[in-house]
Amino acid sequence: MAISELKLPQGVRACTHDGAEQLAQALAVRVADALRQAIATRGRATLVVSGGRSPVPFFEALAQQELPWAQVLVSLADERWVPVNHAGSNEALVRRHLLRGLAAEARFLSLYQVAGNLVQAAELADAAVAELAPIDVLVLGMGDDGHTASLFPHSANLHQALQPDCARRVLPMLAPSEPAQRLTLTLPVLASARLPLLAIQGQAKLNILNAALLPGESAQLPIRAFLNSPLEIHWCP
Ligand SMILES: O=C(O)[C@H](O)[C@@H](O)[C@H](O)[C@H](O)COP(=O)(O)O
Repeated sequence: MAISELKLPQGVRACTHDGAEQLAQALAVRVADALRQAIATRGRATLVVSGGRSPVPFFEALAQQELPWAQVLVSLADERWVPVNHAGSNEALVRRHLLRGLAAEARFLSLYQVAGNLVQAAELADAAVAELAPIDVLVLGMGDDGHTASLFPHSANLHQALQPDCARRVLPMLAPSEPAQRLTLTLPVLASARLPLLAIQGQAKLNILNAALLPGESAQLPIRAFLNSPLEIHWCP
């Protein structure tokens, strides 16, 4: 299946790239242009990225883009509740691969909070990200189970997190894989993005996206919540 075969709702646009490196480069150029435009218009820009494994080449390509990085605030769509020196930390990934070179001047807003438990950490993170929305550029990823950010199918707080009027900016979430304790931005914050992007690779993720577009099958696929509004999907085989 090719992404052009999907029945995408109005407002959802798909871009196909030859491979992971081409996707990373094109996405970096797209994001950098949008950040420059935001800075030209409002004097500052907010970029929210995802963690996981696939964004590394994109982070490294973006770090080389020339723009007034000191005017950029960078944060995460979700975080694993582990300290920054833990191998699973998304913040560590961003610091290592994005906040370097030209991009080292950007300001980073942590989701991770030291607290007695995950629920308290989410409350602290909720207050910490008060200045985040509206987001200028959001780069989401998607797992093979249809999760995006740390919005996992069947997780206890999913319904609340996906309410368009959810009063919380950050909620605690339990993932089916380690590190299981997560902090995620909720739908209203993510949906505030002026430029929402979804970067995915491979046939399996395309199949999930296809399932998320089919009525009935889609109910338990959190990515579905992002397919009703403007979205630009970047995909490579
Ligand atoms: O912390 C995380 O794991 C993420 O933010 C998560 O939502 C990620 O985007 C997907 O799991 C896809 O990850 P990959 O793109 O590496 O497959």
